[in-house]
Amino acid sequence: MSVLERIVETTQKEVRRRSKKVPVADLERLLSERRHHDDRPFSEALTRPGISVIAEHKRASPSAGTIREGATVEEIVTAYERGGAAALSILTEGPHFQGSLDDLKAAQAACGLPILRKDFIVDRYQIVESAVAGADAILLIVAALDEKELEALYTEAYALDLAVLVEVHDEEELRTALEVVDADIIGINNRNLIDFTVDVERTYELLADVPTGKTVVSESGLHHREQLEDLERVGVDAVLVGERLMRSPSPEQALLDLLGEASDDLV
Ligand SMILES: O=P(O)(O)OC[C@@H](O)[C@@H](O)c1c[nH]c2ccccc12
Repeated sequence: MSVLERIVETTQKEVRRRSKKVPVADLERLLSERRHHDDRPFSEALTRPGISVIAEHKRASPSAGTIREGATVEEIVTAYERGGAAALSILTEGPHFQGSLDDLKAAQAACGLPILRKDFIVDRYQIVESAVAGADAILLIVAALDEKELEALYTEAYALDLAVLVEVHDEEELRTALEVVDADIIGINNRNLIDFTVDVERTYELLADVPTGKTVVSESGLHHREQLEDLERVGVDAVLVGERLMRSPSPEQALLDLLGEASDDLV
C-alpha cells in the first residue's frame, strides 16, 4: 500500500470518528450562522501581478519527519503576512503531518490572508468542516479520488463558496482535472506522492497542456528566488512553499528573500 493510500485510509477513519461526535447537521447549522464572514478572496490573491506565494504551515511530513517545533501558528502566519504572502496553506492532517483544524482557526484569527485547507479531502463532511473553520479554499488531490468523487466534492466546495485547488502530478491527472471538473485553479505538485521524489521540471512539462486562462500553482520543492523568477517567466501564477519557510529561523526573511524584496532594500 502506498503512503497516499495509507493516508487516505486513516483520513476516512478519522472522518467517521469526527462525524459521530459532531454530526454533519450540526456543522451545517453553524455554517448558516457563520455565512457572512469577511471576504478573503483566494483566487484573486493568486492572480495579482508578479508571482504570488502561498505560504504553508507544516510542522512535519511523512517524507521530512519533524520540520519545525516550538513555534506557534500565530507566530508563523503573522511572519508570512509581514513577509508578503498572498495566501496561507494550513496543513490540517493529524496522524502524518501533525496538523489540525484548530491550526486553521488560529491562523484565521491571527491574520487577514485567504486560507487554503491543506488536507486529504475525501468526504463531503470535511468540506462543511472547512467552511465552518473559516477556510477560503480547499485542496482536492486527483490521485486520491475517483472521477465521481472529484466531481461531487468539487461541486460541493463551490456550493459552499470555497475555491478549489485541484492537484495533479502527471498528464493523465491533468486531463482528469480539466475534463471532469474544468478546474480553474490547477496545482502541479512537483513531489510524487507515491515515492516522494521532487522534480520542479514537472511544472514545465505539464504547463504546456494547461489551457490559457487557468490559474497555475507550482507546488513543492521550491527554495530559491531564481526558481520563482523562472516560473514567473513561463506564466506560472503562484507557488506553494512549505519546508523552505518553516525551516528558516526567520520565516518572514525567508519569504522576503524568495520574493526578491530583501535585495531591493540593498540597492
Ligand atoms: O514543503 P514544500 O516542499 O515546499 O511543499 C509544500 C507543499 O507543496 C506540500 O506540502 C504538498 C503539496 N501537496 C500536498 C498534499 C498533501 C500534503 C502536502 C502537500
